[in-house]
Amino acid sequence: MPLLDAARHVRENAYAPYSHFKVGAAVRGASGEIYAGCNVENVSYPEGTCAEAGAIAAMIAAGETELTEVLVIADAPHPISPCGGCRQKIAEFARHDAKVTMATTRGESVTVTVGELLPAAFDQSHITR
Ligand SMILES: O=c1ccn([C@H]2C[C@H](O)[C@@H](CO)O2)c(=O)[nH]1
Ligand SMILES: [Zn+2]
Repeated sequence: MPLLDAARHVRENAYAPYSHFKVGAAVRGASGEIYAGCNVENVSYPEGTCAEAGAIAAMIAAGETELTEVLVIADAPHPISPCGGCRQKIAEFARHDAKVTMATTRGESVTVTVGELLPAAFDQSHITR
């Protein structure tokens, strides 16, 4: 499973000296290419960034603007769920039916859609006059 492998692998590079909670994320661009990111914390705590944000930034930097799948993984008692800000970031680049898999390093996973994660999202239709 390439998405899972990419997320597991990048998670090892997570910089999480404050929370000690390492997260890895991988997104599949519409081209099929996979982009990975990890959380990057900061001594100024609010400046830390989530793994999902890193993966999306890598996709955009590579010139892709649509993602078809997301996977996020952490060592947690049950699958972690992207934070509210990351849900909005994912929704910017995904269809409502794109799949988001939340996994643990212990082998548990849950898959939902972007629409289920962020129902009634604020989107571009709201700013179109
Ligand atoms: O979906 C998530 C949830 C949390 N974190 C990070 C933020 C912070 O560095 C650490 C603890 O919240 O985990 C992510 O990267 N992705
Ligand atoms: Zn987040």
